[in-house]
Amino acid sequence: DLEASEQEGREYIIHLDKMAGIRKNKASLAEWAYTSNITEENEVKRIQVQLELSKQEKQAWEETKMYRWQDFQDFSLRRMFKKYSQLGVSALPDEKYKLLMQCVSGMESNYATSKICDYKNATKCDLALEPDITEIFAKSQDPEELKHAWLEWHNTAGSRARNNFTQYVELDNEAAKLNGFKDVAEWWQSEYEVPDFEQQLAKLWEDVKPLYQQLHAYVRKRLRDKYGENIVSAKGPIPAHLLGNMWAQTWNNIESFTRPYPDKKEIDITKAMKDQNYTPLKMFQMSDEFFRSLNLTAMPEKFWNNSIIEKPTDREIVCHASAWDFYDGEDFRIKMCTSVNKEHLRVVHHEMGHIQYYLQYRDKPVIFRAGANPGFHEAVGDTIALSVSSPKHLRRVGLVSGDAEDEQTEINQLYKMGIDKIVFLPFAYTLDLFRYGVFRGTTSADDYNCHYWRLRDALQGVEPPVPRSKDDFDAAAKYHVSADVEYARYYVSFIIQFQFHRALCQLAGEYVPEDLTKKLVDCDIYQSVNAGNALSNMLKMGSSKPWPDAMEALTGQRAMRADGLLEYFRPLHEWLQAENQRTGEFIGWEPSKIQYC
Ligand SMILES: C=C(C[SeH])C(=O)N1CCC[C@H]1C(=O)O
Ligand SMILES: [Zn+2]
Repeated sequence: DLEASEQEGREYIIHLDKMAGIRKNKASLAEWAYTSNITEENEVKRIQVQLELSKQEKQAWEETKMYRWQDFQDFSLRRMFKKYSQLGVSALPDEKYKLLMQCVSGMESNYATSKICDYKNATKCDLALEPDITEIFAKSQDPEELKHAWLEWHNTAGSRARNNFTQYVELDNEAAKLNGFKDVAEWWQSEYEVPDFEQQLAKLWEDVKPLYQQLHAYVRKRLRDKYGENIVSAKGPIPAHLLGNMWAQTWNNIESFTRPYPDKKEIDITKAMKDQNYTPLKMFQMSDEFFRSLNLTAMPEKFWNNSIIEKPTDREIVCHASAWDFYDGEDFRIKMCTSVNKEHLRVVHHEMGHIQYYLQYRDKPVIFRAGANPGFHEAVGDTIALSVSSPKHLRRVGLVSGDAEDEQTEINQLYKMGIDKIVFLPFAYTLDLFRYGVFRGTTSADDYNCHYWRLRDALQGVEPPVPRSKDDFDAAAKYHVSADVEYARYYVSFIIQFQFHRALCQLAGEYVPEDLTKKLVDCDIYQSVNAGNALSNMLKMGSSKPWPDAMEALTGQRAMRADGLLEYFRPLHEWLQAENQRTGEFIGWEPSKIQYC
């Protein structure tokens, strides 16, 4: 009868979950071995292990299908069966599975090992993305040098991934269909468990776009003042290589010469970190201390022993920062080629947020050891970093000295946060709008580059520094495209982290609406056990409940909404509108005149 079979089902799934944990541990170890030492041998081993494990998954899946779990009474048991009923890429026949793994591995190692030649010394061709090219974008204000680095990187890391990418799209779409989806776009969106996910993304963009357009107009004016109107036009998109970042996804490196009140004391965190002999280890210890101050969990011994936090000199590794769960409840690691600067201080907190989430849900069944949705996992560390980057906290830890805030300093502070958080949204939105079109087949391989730039022109208001052709493939010059990592998670994160931050600040007594002595921009939840406990309760849920339940547990809201972000940046929005009015700057942009289709 139903009772017996539900009890049988429970015993079965508990055993299956234990086996799955062992499989995921093996897969993570093989993946780690390869990405922390990129060699042919380790690539072969990794694919061999993945293939072996996919066979075991397929076998287990055949048995799982036999249970009539849809009729079970227990919500969690039904949810576990539902998740285990989705096989994933292992649904592909062995040969195609292996081919897909080789395509992604090929793109990822091309990205990780790509080097370019120096602008001034054409015989020096060993510049890597981290730290060399990243440093050029952070420091150089020579448009020609920036154009050179941009072009060399896009031609090396992007174009060379094109064949692998085309085959990956075909094979991944086949896997999607074997899992009952129309294509990978539908598969990726199913992770968010809402029927109108794409419409929600569009609505959020409509809410934030006016603020972005004001910020875009202001920055374009400041860049035109600096570089002249032959390089930065009055009404067109902004050339992508002038924004301090290879992908123009964060503009924090141009803050020093574009901030609203330049005569206000410069808060140069990077300089302060260097002056105080910060090391990568100290950055991680600082972050660990912040989480502990909230009564959250300390990093375990294995974390400090097994993590790689500096770029090795004796081998090639995947430098793109990542946080790892080895699904055994004690082995958690970060791999990151850490530089001592303000941007990496934020990335360290971002990665430590992933580890804290792993620690908080480590007693859950393996299948529930994931974010409430992928955006939640990306938002934890950034939410903590919103407190860390407040002037109040930076003074607390001695990275900023002295004076209290005044109106102009506050605008400078909001501007610094805005060129990191607001400008990221159209970048993230376009990256997956582009890939949705690719997976749906509405963008053919011939049109890849044209559609990529048409979206970036229309939504982000940036253009390539030089003409592009259909033989280029600029999208793959971004890690996540070469590494098959979905990106809407970051778009979601940059929205919901302000909902989390606002709720935590209220719980910490740091933010009281309408109380000018308790402003959101000054909030620092450091040492607030009250806030930490609420965060911990949400994180412990993992993916055991639909994400609106997790969102409600922490914020009282059941939807992702832009109101947290818009409230945080309201004073900046008002300032930008007045400033753009004063200078008469054109708001928005006309289509690019650069030939990219
Ligand atoms: C730091 C990570 C690893 Se999950 C990352 O990829 N991030 C963090 C924010 C945006 C995105 C990026 O670098 O493109
Ligand atoms: Zn992340």
